[in-house]
Amino acid sequence: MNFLFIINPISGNEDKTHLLKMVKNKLNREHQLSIYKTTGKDDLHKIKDKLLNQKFDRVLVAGGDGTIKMIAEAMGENQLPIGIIPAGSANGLASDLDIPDNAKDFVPIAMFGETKKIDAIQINDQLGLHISDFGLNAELIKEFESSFLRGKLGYAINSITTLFQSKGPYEFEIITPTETLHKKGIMLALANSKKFGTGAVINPNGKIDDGIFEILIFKKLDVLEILKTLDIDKQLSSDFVECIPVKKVTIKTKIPVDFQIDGEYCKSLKEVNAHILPKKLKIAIGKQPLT
Ligand SMILES: Nc1ncnc2c1ncn2[C@@H]1O[C@H](COP(=O)(O)OP(=O)(O)OP(=O)(O)O)[C@@H](O)[C@H]1O
Repeated sequence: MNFLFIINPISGNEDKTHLLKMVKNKLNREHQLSIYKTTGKDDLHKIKDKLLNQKFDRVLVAGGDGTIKMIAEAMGENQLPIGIIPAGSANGLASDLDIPDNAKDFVPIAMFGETKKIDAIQINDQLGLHISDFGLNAELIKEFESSFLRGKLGYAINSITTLFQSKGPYEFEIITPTETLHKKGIMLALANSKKFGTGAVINPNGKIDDGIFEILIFKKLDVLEILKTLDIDKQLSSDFVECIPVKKVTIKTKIPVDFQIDGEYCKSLKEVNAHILPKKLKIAIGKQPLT
């Protein structure tokens, strides 16, 4: 097998040397390994070129959701199996796919595990694999990206200041193939799956391979309801969040509102066009085959 190993050196504020060593230890004479360390500058095009010029069987990714999203975009129509080596601040996608959090377990799955096909969402000219949103959470990510603090602690500290500075609620026009709705909320999410990497289950009905995604409109900041997201069995109040399952939608706002995709701040936007790409990606999640 010929592996391309993409390593994001800064994600999750974590040194990845031990992960590289673990991957190398699992190689035999029939395997080859190419390593690409991201720089944060033009990685998308450099990885695209690498994939065009060399034949790989699997791409391993040590990083967070932003790095996985970028690799899925680099692969375009020719999607190779992706082995996730969770090494981001929140690892939302890995947590949603129940990828173990112990390197001894996730490294062999990433390298040799069976793959499962998952949906992606085409969002304007980008791919969204996990959760994208307008409003409060995007404001938080904007603060986080400009802050020197990374990791889970960084998210926590930045959350507190952002909560007090948020410019919401916002007015959203939601245009689906069957109706046009007008809703007000502090945040509007496009969710391909159930939960954030923090463990907060915001979309209990979300399935990453069901050919649909959910629009979630969060109407107000409600601490009790936010605490309920930490327990998958607790039903969220419809006064707190409204859910609309769709395959396609256009969201418009009157003023530009901060928007993020999979933890990557985009910019403030007034319009987003999104549609589902069923079974777009192949992710290694299964047990390591006994070969
Ligand atoms: N060498 C580098 N120096 C600075 N920034 C980098 C470098 N390599 C990648 N990046 C940036 O890292 C971001 C992607 O980080 P990623 O989402 O993988 O990790 P994270 O934010 O720590 O984790 P998570 O998304 O799980 O919260 C991109 O914005 C990318 O531009």
